[in-house]
Amino acid sequence: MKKLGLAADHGGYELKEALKKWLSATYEIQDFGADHYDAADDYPDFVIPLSRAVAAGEVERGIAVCGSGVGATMVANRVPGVRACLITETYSAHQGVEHDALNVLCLGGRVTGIELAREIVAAYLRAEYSGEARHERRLSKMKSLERP
Ligand SMILES: O=C(CO)[C@H](O)[C@H](O)[C@H](O)COP(=O)(O)O
Repeated sequence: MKKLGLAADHGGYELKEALKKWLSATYEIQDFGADHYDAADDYPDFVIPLSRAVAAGEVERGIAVCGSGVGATMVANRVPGVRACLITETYSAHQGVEHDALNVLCLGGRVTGIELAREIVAAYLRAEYSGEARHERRLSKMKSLERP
């Protein structure tokens, strides 16, 4: 079973809570907050700890939710070892893992409803990185940009 990390600011809090309730039946979840709705909170305060945990291997994959998913994606990708993307449909949710080793799925809580979010998350979690040579080659070029 995969250990998953979740994080959200106020813009993603409701969707994170709904996903947590749904995913808890199947996965071990580490919730990096927010632990309550606070309209003045800031997504980096939750997404950075989640991203560091993914990069350190403390959780296998992450799901980060803010209002649009844009800020969460930007901040997660600042952490070396994280490959985050804002996802709004199911094809990219699995292809992102299979080809690009996506490890932090970002969602917009003000954009994507719970039913579509569940389908996206299911596609993301079912997928595995293929490790095929062309993807390894591309990933190594991506990783060459990372500073420790
Ligand atoms: O969508 C977001 C970033 O891309 C986050 O949810 C932000 O915090 C968003 O800007 C929140 O907006 P608010 O007007 O402060 O609620």
